[in-house]
Amino acid sequence: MTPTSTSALQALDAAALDAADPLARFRDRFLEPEGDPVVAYLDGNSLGRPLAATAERLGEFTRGEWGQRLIRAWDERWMDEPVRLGDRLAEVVLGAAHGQTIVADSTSVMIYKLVRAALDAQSGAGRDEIVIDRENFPTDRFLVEGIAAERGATIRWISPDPDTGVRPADVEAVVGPRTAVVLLSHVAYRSGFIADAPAITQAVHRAGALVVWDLCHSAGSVQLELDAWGVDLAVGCTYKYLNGGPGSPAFGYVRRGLQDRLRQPLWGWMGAADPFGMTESYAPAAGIRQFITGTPPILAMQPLAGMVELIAEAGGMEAVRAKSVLLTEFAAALAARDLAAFGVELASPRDPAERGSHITLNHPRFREVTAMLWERGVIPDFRPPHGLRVGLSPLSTSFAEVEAGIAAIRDALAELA
Ligand SMILES: Cc1ncc(COP(=O)(O)O)c(C=O)c1O
Ligand SMILES: Nc1c(O)cccc1C(=O)C[C@H](N)C(=O)O
Repeated sequence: MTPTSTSALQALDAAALDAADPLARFRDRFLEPEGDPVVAYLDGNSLGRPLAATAERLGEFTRGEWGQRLIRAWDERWMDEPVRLGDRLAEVVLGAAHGQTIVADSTSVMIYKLVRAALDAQSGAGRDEIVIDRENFPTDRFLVEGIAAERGATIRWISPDPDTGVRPADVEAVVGPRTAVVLLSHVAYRSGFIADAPAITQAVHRAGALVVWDLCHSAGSVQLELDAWGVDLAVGCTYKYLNGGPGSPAFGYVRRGLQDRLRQPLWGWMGAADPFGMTESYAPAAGIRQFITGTPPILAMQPLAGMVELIAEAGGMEAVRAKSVLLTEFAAALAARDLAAFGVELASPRDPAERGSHITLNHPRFREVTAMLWERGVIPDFRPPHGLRVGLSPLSTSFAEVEAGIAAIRDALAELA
């Protein structure tokens, strides 16, 4: 934090924070809604805003690679795209070397593939337990329930403090000789808590198990060092802080040393050794490609490809994270000043080092408040029972927007009081 930003933060001065923000110029790269004005977009942690270049890029792709090259583009470029884009994402965002990341499927499908692959690889060693926490995102919990039912595995539940999240000691308390795999979110979708991924990964490894990290709320918001942390497997979505667009494909990371040991359960032709050999039965491709199943969504990868380059241009994840910390600090400080009198409580860690790029505020009337705010062009989201999430996307959110958003929450609460 520069001295100017520190004093602007202390003074809660949005204009000064924006003026001192080295990333402010990137806001113009995002499409501004026309007609129906958006006063404050505070939901980039659910769906990131589109880059203006995305509209151009999709048009060019349609007219060029797709329109001109037609089916030939598969041989010329598209077959390699899931790995090529995965490698670039790994470089700029994930802290991972090449050859370990693909872009494919939805997050849910990728979680299924990786968790089941990890469980199956461990079952010969008498390991039949999957560890997950009760605060994890529903799709993660549901998938684990399904996999456990399908494979006859047992679920060991962690019950963390909902306002923070899973700590290394929580994991150490449940892992043991029967643990096959542990599935956790790195940044918790509700509280925004950042789990200590290096320490937890080590704890899981000491127990002889594998870890799968869900990076949906981390990718593009916090610094990641998957290789250095010794992570086994990871998945994440690309439509939040990576601005890939609604339903853009997920990414999956499989540590190189595990790639030959694991066999994912959805055997499709695009993950086979010889897709166009039309072979009689399945033999997996070498390396990370075997984790692909069907035809990769090339069109839907285009916005993500542009956003990864924008992050690189902005100075990488260190610069993005520095702004994210300032944004959440500012939002939390404004909430303490302006909303506490209405009984609003922070349901996220107070320490920015333990927090991703959103904060959750609790109040019994936040369901109604969120509906009022959406009408007024202020867009956070609501997560039951009474959490209002303020998601701050470092490259597209200004401090003035945060200020306008918190003021609108205050006004709505005052009207309801
Ligand atoms: C932690 C987490 N995992 C998974 C998902 C979503 O998975 P999918 O893209 O398959 O809907 C989300 C958000 O929707 C999420 O926050
Ligand atoms: N994936 C979403 C969707 O398809 C519709 C609405 C919201 C979402 C989300 O991303 C929710 C988000 N993962 C969450 O943390 O709640």
